Amino acid sequence: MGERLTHGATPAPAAGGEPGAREADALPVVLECRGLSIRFGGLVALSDFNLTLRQGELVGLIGPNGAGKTTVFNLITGIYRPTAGDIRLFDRSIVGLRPHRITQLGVARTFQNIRLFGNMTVLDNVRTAFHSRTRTGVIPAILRTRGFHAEEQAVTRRALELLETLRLSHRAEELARNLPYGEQRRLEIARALATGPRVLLLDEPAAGMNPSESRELRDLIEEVHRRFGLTTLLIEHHMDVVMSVCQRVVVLDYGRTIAVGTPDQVRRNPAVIAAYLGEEAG
Ligand SMILES: Nc1ncnc2c1ncn2[C@@H]1O[C@H](COP(=O)(O)OP(=O)(O)OP(=O)(O)O)[C@@H](O)[C@H]1O
Repeated sequence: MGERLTHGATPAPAAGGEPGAREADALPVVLECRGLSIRFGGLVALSDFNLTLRQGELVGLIGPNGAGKTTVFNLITGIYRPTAGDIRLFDRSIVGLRPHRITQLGVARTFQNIRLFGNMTVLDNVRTAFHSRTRTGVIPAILRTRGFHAEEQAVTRRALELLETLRLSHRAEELARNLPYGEQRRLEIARALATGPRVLLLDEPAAGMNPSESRELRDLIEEVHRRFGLTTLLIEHHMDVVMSVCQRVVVLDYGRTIAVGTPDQVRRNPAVIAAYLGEEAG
């Protein structure tokens, strides 16, 4: 962990309450997980998980290794189907929908293990992500109609704008696989944004970054969040990133929610400290 969790005098918020959410209570609910559970054979990877994300919130999802964080993302994006519970996007259940349909409905994610088209240029990586939502079908693409060309130009223009936001314009024509690691992570975020999401799920975007890269990424996450007004759920082991950008933090341990609160509340929570100390000891 980049920054230590320290003991403090403030009483811990109870798990299940959402104290940090109060200010945002009036905003519309975008995504809701209700009583979400999943088991793999005998292992309960996630148990009775509840989360309400309101419009424009930036919420952190933290916990020791194997706590169930990526499982939450895999459930929300339709890669896994829950054993119990419901996931609602704009109050409509998305359980059982295919991942590409969930993307079309406005949920985008990045992956812990970067997934790019390494042999494509940086620009083409973003352009292909745009195509997951553009209207042009196969026939106009083959016939190269006027509408097809106009749409291609619009996609290229918007892809270049996104690259500029993610500070990757200078790499547009390079192959994705030749980018330094930190820039590949930023390209993943550009690809996620190109799908036109309402909800952005970031899975350890600062993984493997040095302190100055992770500081830069933190600023970028804040900028993207502000500029696009996206409801964002952030999994991150770099505590300095989570604690400085998130309005609210949910803490998992062994698939259970052990704390929910403001960054300050969770960093002082004895159960959270114990979970992380246990991880270090183990
Ligand atoms: N498809 C699967 N089959 C079997 N077990 C799985 C599967 N996916 C996840 N698990 C298990 O579920 C638990 C939670 O995994 P998950 O990847 O969600 O943890 P995490 O909190 O994201 O961990 P990390 O910080 O190490 O990425 C782990 O014990 C993991 O081995």
